[in-house]
Amino acid sequence: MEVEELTDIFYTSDKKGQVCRVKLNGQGFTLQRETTNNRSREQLIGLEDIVGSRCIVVKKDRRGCSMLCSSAAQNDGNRSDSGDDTKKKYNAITFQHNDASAYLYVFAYILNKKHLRNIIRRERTVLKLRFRSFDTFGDNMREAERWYHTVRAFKGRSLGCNDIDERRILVLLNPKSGSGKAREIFNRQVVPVLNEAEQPYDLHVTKHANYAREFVRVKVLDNYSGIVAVGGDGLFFEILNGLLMRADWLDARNILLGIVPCGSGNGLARSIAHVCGEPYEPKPILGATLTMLSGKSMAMDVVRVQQQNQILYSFLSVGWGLISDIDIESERLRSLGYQRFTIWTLHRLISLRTYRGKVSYLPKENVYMESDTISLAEPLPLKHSRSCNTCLDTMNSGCFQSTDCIEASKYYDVISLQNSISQSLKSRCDSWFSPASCRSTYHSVSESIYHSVDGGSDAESHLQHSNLSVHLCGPTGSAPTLNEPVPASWVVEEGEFVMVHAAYQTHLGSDCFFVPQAKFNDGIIYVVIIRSGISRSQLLNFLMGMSSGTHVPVTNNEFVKMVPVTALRIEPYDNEGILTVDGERIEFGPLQAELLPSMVRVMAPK
Ligand SMILES: Nc1ncnc2c1ncn2[C@@H]1O[C@H](COP(=O)(O)OP(=O)(O)OP(=O)(O)O)[C@@H](O)[C@H]1O
Repeated sequence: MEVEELTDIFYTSDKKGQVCRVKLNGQGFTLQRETTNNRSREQLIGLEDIVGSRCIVVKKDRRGCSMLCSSAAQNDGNRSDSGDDTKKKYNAITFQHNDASAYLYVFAYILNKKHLRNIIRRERTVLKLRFRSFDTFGDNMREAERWYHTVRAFKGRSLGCNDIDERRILVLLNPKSGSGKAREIFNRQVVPVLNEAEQPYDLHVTKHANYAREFVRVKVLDNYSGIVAVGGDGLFFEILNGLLMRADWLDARNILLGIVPCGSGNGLARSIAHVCGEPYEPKPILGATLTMLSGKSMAMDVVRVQQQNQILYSFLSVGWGLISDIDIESERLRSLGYQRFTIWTLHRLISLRTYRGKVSYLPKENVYMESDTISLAEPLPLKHSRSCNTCLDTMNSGCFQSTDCIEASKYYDVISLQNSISQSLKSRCDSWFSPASCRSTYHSVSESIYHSVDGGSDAESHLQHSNLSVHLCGPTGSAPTLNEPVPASWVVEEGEFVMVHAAYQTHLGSDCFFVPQAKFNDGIIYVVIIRSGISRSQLLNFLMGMSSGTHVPVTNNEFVKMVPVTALRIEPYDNEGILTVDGERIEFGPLQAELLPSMVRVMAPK
């Protein structure tokens, strides 16, 4: 059914009391203001920048101070309500006032360019519409609700459905990520925006390493539109592995995955923003939260990593040598945040190590290194894998279902807008667009659910005692197994290496622009090989160039090269060293990595 465009006349709150024609359609809100010389000025608040809207009523508290309360418009089917009925609906929030006006607040995050420093970022903007054409509050509120529902309908249409997806988002938060502020960041910066968008979510705080992986592996996911990691790449890695190790991974892989970057590296969040042309700094959390709400997604390649005793699924990188050493050994400086990498890089440059071994790879045919000539990969026909170890098969794989499964109850949010409200009242409430609103902040109370599983519960002990290295299910590729020799089509290099680092995203960390040409589903693993013999000054240049993406020479040379491949095998000759997958240390020994094109979907900005 067509959604009807709405238009109405409003008066601005400034002294001039200008007339403003407001139009709401599939484009968003068009604000047409008449200027003094009989010309009109038009401004568009684009639908894609709007996260949500709210019908608001003014109430007087017991001390007689004016306040605004909000209530999500409930049911458009009640349009024949009398004014009294409507008042009853708002009695639930101790409604008592003499003003018959109703308000619609529209929350948008608009791209803004700071001219001085040329920084582009999104700014919060609240469009406030006061409805007072009717004598009764009920009628005015019904009109505000009509606009509210129309905003939702247009937003739904823009995503190809009738209304906004009301399914919940499953949020997993690692309180130990980065410098340990994930919980605070989520409450202060993410929750207010989720509330504006009326996005329901269930929050689960991880209790220990591997918690998220097992949680996602067994959780009933039917009621969720997406899973979001509030943490670092390590937490996302756990979620990805939990998802692809599910018995129903073939369906589960379609759930959207997202990340709110609270870790110390944050390569994935930075790569998503980069590839989609969204600003990242200075507000990475806001950008990631808006990405959670956009309803957009893109396919992402996954790399299947095979070792003697385990299969892992990777989205970022596989590394051996210098960068992995820096990543893992600098853990002891974790409290310094991103600075830990810089300090340890200098340390490792001074005490440079080399590693002996063999690197084999299957070159990707016909790939030019120019980003815009890369064609996207065809997805592989998918096969199930099932491991021989059935230890986890005997567990009650639905252990979270009984203790922890959340009903998709109707979300009804109560939000206190006191700060922004007092600002709005200062500028009179019939403002339609106030620059001051860009600065308003508020705390909100959400009915979204916070969970942490009680210690000692079945689910908890199950998580702690399960053998998490066991691989049950998941996609396989077409490369030979690690025990078989590599085929003749593979290139084999043997010798002494400073580093072998394979990556498939643009950024390994927020400040590490490792593969400028990478795309999320280009079907390519980019392997950077640095051979022993490179001078320290060349290596310093390489490491310093990583922040701008200029570290790899345009043409491969004797010591440094980047090769696009679809599969890779690393066989160290020594018994000791550091191997990482997505920045997490794994068991040291031979490994094989194979690209699985477009295996999962990640949330993308608008
Ligand atoms: N509650 C927890 N206590 C301790 N460790 C945890 C907990 N939850 C998750 N972990 C582990 O912490 C490790 C690091 O987490 P995460 O990736 O979120 O942060 P980070 O390492 O600071 O960020 P990045 O990976 O971007 O550098 C992961 O390997 C994860 O398994």
